[in-house]
Amino acid sequence: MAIKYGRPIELREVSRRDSTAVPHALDLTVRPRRNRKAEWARRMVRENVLTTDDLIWPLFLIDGHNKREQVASMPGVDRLSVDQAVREAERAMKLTIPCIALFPYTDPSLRDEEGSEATNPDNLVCQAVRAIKKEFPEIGILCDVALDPFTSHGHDGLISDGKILNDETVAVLVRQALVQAEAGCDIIAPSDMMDGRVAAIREGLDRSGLLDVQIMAYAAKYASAFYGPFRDAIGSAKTLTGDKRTYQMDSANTDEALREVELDIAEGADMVMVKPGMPYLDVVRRVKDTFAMPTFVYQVSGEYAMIAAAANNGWLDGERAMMESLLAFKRAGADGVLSYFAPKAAEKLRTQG
Ligand SMILES: NCC(=O)CCC(=O)O
Ligand SMILES: [Mg+2]
Repeated sequence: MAIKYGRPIELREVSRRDSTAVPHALDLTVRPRRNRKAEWARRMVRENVLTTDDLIWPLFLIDGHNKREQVASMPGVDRLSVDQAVREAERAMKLTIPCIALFPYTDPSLRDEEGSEATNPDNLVCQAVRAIKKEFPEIGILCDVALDPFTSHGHDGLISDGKILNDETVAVLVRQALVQAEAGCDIIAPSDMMDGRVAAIREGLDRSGLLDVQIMAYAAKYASAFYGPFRDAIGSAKTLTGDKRTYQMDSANTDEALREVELDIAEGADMVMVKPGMPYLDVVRRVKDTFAMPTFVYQVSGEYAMIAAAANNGWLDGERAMMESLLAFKRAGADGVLSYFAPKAAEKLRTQG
């Protein structure tokens, strides 16, 4: 008997009825709707679940005290002074979100060509790491490694004659990773897409005795239009000159994503990431199937903004769209999601119980 999708094909041909108790009933042996007839039945056959363990919550930092500043293009997301970030870390803990990620808005006066503020051991990110770890050592903290929040030109690396320099940038990224790790960061997440940075950072961490600091590599990061609101949030939107296509990936490619991921694993990445999320679910699936590594996905600012804006206009049920978009990542094979929806989704998951 030929089997396809779990049923003998021949069974479909068999006519079982000459008469039926139900008028107009179709002669169907198989009725997939039976398994969807009630919530309890749907729960029994559900293949994928989202839990609060799947969430990483990115927070934006700003200088000052007791300050919260709305990010215009990300309704519901604020830039936070360090004391407020500590409060949100507490909220994350209470919501059982395992990890938060920190991104600084850097005042234009502190930005320069080289992104020097990135390696300042007392920069906003390091201050926040220390403050959060002091009060809540149990929460995981992820720090991004790249120069874009700190450079006057908004690029992730050093620039010369309009070219983003690879090897020179990597040397600076190692120093950036070290100041963050020394401040107490648990996961270093290079998002710069320079070649060879994972190996160099791993070596730098190990040499400093920071053997347990993990690396989550933004391994397949695409040059994407969906980062627009994030650049607003960190203050790079106005300053960015040109685009990032000489270092971030071409959105047409997926084989290349596998090569990038393979390299980062070989260089010592503990976890890998695909970014953005929803437009690249196929890449998430391929990466997970190919490498069976802890695989994360970043639901980026533009994905958040699309759902939030449509919901605010009454065009979408925002909560349902949020949960559906997050579950899609699990279905595609992701082990976790960086999402600005994290606290909202966690609240919903906890009330659902
Ligand atoms: N390196 C972190 C990002 O670039 C985030 C992008 C986004 O949320 O749009
Ligand atoms: Mg790479």
